[in-house]
Amino acid sequence: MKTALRIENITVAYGKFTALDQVSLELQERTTLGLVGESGSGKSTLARVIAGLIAPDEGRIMLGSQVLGKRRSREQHKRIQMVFQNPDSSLNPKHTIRQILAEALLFHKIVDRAQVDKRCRELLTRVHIDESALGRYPHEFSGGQRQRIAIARALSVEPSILIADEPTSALDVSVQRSMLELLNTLKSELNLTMLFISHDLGVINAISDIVAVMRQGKLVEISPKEKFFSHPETPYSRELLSAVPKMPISNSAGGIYESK
Ligand SMILES: Nc1ncnc2c1ncn2[C@@H]1O[C@H](COP(=O)(O)OP(=O)(O)OP(=O)(O)O)[C@@H](O)[C@H]1O
Repeated sequence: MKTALRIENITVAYGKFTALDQVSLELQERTTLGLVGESGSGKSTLARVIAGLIAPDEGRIMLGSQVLGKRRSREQHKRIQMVFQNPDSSLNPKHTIRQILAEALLFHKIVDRAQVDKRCRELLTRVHIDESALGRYPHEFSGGQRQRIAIARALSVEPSILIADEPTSALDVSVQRSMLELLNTLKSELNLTMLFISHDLGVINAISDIVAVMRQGKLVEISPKEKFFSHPETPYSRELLSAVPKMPISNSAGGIYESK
């Protein structure tokens, strides 16, 4: 397996507070890494550093064989896209869905102007939104539909890495489930590498291949999902797991077994 992204000794401080403390991590191509940890442990900060929204104080990030500098090229920005808990943060309320998708497609020169409409329709189909949505505005859709549109926008520029920061937390359980199914399908169809952040271990179980645990700005465990749920390495991971009811763990073959 090839390494899609490597982060080395990343440190981020907000004033005197160290939010990330020498964090190192590798994302392998076409795998989903689930990032868990209590509120304030630094998960979103890590996601934002990887997406290039915050510059680290120390450490470096490698995308394949390229080191990502403080100022990323358009191409480097394009390759790492992010979806947020609140889809509205990436959907301009004054723009139609067509405008939202077209802007990204044209800015990153993904298609010619003549092909924009066709590509917009394809993107909506991918996320199971009817193409009649193109002429409508974000507020005309439900939260789950808006999140699908935000995912379409992120995917429009053909990233190799998708970072999802609590993308299902604001959704009803049934909508949450279909969103996870969609992300899993997109991951295999588009060969995506994903970093998926959630405080919900059921969600992490449904989506991840690897689980990484953060605590107080440090990574304290990185394990294959089955190992994390059956034989967690650290007392802190055991504590996180003991806080949730026993859950069936889906394995890569589609079978399930119980967490200990
Ligand atoms: N812009 C900021 N200025 C100052 N402190 C910040 C800023 N952003 C985050 N923090 C602090 O850094 C720490 C890590 O925050 P972060 O949002 O990365 O954690 P998290 O694990 O994603 O938490 P949550 O699950 O609640 O979203 C927290 O203590 C937070 O209060």
